[in-house]
Amino acid sequence: MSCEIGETVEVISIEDGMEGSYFRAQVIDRSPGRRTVRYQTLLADDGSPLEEVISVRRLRPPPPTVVARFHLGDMVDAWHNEGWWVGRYVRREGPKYIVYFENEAPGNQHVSYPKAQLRVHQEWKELEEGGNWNRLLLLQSDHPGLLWLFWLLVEVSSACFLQLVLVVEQSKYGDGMAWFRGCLIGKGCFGRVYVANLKKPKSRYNSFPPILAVKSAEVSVSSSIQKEKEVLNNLRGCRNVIRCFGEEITTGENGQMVYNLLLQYGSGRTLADLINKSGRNGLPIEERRRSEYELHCWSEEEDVSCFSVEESDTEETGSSNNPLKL
Ligand SMILES: Nc1ncnc2c1ncn2[C@@H]1O[C@H](COP(=O)(O)OP(=O)(O)OP(=O)(O)O)[C@@H](O)[C@H]1O
Repeated sequence: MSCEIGETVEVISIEDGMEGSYFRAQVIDRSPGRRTVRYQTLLADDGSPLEEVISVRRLRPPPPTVVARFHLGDMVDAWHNEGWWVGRYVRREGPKYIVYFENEAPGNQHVSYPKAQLRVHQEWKELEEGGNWNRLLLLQSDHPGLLWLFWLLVEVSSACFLQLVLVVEQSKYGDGMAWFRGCLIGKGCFGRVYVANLKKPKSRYNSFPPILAVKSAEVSVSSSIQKEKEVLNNLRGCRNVIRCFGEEITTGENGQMVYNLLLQYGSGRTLADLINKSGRNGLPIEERRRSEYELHCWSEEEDVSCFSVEESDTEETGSSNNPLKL
């Protein structure tokens, strides 16, 4: 793009902790290969709009507005701290959309946004003559025998040219007998967690819910999640604890054996998320009572000493349909 004086642009940040986010600005001066920009939302220390001289390679035009429904797994831009941050839509909680940020860029891995704060993620491809916007769409199909998930790279601007791109992240660990591996929703110390959808969600022989969370690791390093399965099996029937639907070995793209733990998909958040979100006053009292009861119940049944939970004199509160992942 030419980036003439007066043009509105988006600047990609390279600052620590803000990498990959976009901030809107206006070009106010130019020199070969560089532009001086004035940000629309970022302020300097004295409160005036921040100005910066940057390489033209960090600039792109503002993306065109695209009206579309978001699907689980779609890449989205979320409006956060005065800029646009790239993440993946992984869950819906009522009117809120939960976006997963792989590198915790906005300070947390999972953040919820109203739809108005999200836009379709598009990538700018610089060409000799101008450039093109590429849009990533997630395609889903129930047709067995076909690879279920593809990314469609749609060139939005010019002649609607389509190109299929395989999602490496999803295919890496392979699909199960009855389920397709969907997008990555989190990474822990012992494995990666994916959304999984049933191949035949309407079959009456299904023993799984239509959507699962699958925690996976190569068999050689899966002892911890195998242990987790034992613990979850012992807690079977315990309310508010994520259910385990068993285990399965899949074959990864390089022929590696992958251990998968099939879990109830937690539409709630983790206890850590809940505590972080509660701010300085901590958990609301009802949540605190419920959590104390859950942890207490866990420690009594399993003698899990790593949870140092005080005996709670609170009464058991009503059961929840949104299990917390502890
Ligand atoms: N059953 C589930 N349903 C929905 N999301 C889940 C589920 N299990 C895990 N996740 C998501 O995946 C992330 C990683 O989970 P995982 O259990 O691997 O690690 P962790 O509990 O965050 O940390 P650690 O590795 O220390 O146990 C979680 O933070 C959560 O956001």
